[in-house]
Amino acid sequence: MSKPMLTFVTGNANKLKEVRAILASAPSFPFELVNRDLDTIEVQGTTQDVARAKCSEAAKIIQGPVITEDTALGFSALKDLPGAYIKDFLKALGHDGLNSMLAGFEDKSGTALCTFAYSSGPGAEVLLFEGRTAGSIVPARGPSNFGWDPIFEVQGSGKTYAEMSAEEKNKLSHRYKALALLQEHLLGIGRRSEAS
Ligand SMILES: O=c1[nH]c(=O)c2ncn([C@@H]3O[C@H](COP(=O)(O)OP(=O)(O)OP(=O)(O)O)[C@@H](O)[C@H]3O)c2[nH]1
Ligand SMILES: [Mg+2]
Repeated sequence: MSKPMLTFVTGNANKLKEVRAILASAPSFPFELVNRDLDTIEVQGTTQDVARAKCSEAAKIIQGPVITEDTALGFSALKDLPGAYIKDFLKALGHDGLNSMLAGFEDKSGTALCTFAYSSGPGAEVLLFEGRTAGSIVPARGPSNFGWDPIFEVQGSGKTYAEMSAEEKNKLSHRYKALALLQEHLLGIGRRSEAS
């Protein structure tokens, strides 16, 4: 029997690549993942508010089951800001500017937070799955292929995300941890629909 379709609504090619790579080495995923790049509204608010609003809008547009993903980078010295607004901060300030924001603080620690949101269809409750990885903000090291990867040194590893291979990052990243929780939930749905 063919697997039901699940649409991952994202315009970020790097996110999609990592999600596909993580799923490829996971226990059999009960959905066929397809991608749509939709320009959804990103509201202001907590990371959870942002994730819920984006996913419920995506489900309305797709008219079916969807997942969306939001990534935040919080600086401890700034009470977890820029958080959900990291995309605009990165675009405006670049890696050096993000480092400069912490120049007046001894504490350079931060947290990468990934929030996957799942909706089974328009109007359905949105479920959230969060993954966090602790680290610190450092002057850029490693290739600049993906966002703020070069300035986020993972706690205890001595490496920035950018200095890690894809396999290394995908075993400990914020995205990996959130996706593991989402997968557990979706595998449960898959088992229940097989049993009925
Ligand atoms: O170095 C990084 N390592 C990562 O693992 C990572 N994940 C996301 N990002 C960046 O953080 C912002 C999130 O914004 P964001 O969640 O709204 O994403 P987006 O707008 O690019 O895509 P989407 O909303 O269509 O899914 C964007 O600038 C992303 O490029 C990352 N940077
Ligand atoms: Mg976005």
